[in-house]
Amino acid sequence: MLGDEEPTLLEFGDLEIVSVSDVDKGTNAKRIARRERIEKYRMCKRRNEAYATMLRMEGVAGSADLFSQQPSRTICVVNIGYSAEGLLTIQLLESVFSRHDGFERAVVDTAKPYSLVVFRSTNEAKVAFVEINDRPCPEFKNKYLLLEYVSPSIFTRLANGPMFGLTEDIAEALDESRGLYYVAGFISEQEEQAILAHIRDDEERDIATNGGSDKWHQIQERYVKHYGHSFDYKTKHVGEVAMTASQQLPLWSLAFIERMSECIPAHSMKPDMLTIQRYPPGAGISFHVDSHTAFTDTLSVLSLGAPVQMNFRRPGTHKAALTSLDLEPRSLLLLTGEARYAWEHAIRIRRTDLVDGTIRERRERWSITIRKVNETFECDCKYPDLCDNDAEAVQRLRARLRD
Ligand SMILES: O=C(O)CCC(=O)C(=O)O
Ligand SMILES: [Fe+2]
Repeated sequence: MLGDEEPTLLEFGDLEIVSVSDVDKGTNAKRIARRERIEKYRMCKRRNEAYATMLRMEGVAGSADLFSQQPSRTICVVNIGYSAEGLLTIQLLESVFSRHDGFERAVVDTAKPYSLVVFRSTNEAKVAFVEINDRPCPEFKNKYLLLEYVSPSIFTRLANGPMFGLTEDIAEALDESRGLYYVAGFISEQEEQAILAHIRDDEERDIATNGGSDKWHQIQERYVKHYGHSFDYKTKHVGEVAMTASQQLPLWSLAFIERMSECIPAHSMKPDMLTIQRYPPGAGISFHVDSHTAFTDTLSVLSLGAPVQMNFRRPGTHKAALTSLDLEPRSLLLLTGEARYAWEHAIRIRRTDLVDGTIRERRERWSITIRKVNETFECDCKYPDLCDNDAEAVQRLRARLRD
């Protein structure tokens, strides 16, 4: 049989003699090579995503519409934007690029995932470009910075977007006439401390009874606990768990809920859901509208701990019509009508906020959101852009409600 044939000497000579440790090395080498391949694949994916995001945001079809093959003194950092380190981004970019002669300035847009850097001359820009492009950058946690040259005219266009220059221009005011109410100092410092102590006690008790994981959920980087009703983060709707005695609103919340309903009588409500969220520094909540069909008109947010900036935008207008509101500790925010139904709100995931021209580092913050569940799961608002009344998932929930 063929397999039984003695190998010829020549064939023996071709075989590698391997020891056991070489075998180990072999498998290790394979493992390392595999890891490297996966890492390369991930990098490639991230790179493509960074380019795709920028092209989409600028509304152009291909990179040739934005980037120039010809070196120029203006450079775009495709994958570094404001959100990662907040306003520190500008200082970090400065420290990366200012090592090179001719660096003039870095420009960061609060609403964009890329930034711009300007050099005195094209030759000086070229030196920095070659040194920095596509290499791990310690200032940005060893992320590979992706650089592209942009022509002066494209630079002017990008740098004159409504959000460049680090001013959060209030393109459209969101105020009481549009249903946003903001009450500074809604509770006193003592009340704030008492509520925080209650929250900590609740958390400790939850952890002591069953590790707390059924009550406290980590969503992005923040920690969330619901009272009254559960919330389904897949459907972005109230969960199916019915209100039970143990799920009633906490006793410590009743006094300020009462005060809340007296505060702006036109928007008083009898809430049946309370959500505590703990935001470690840098954590946030993505742009969203609280489901129209899940909750009634008025949403209230009590802020505790450190201040944070909340951003608002309307669908389709987020480049220009972004407005922000500083949520101070102990303040109450009420979103009703247009502000509740037609605008999205978010707390950007970043480590700093720009407030009155100064950089403020984020610290730990808590919020208590108070809502009333909409018993019919129906919404007949006049703001269809963000309305989920006709969403399939909501129709299914409504059908289940009727059964
Ligand atoms: O934590 C906040 O301040 C806002 C929370 C929020 O928007 C939400 O839970 O829907
Ligand atoms: Fe919300």
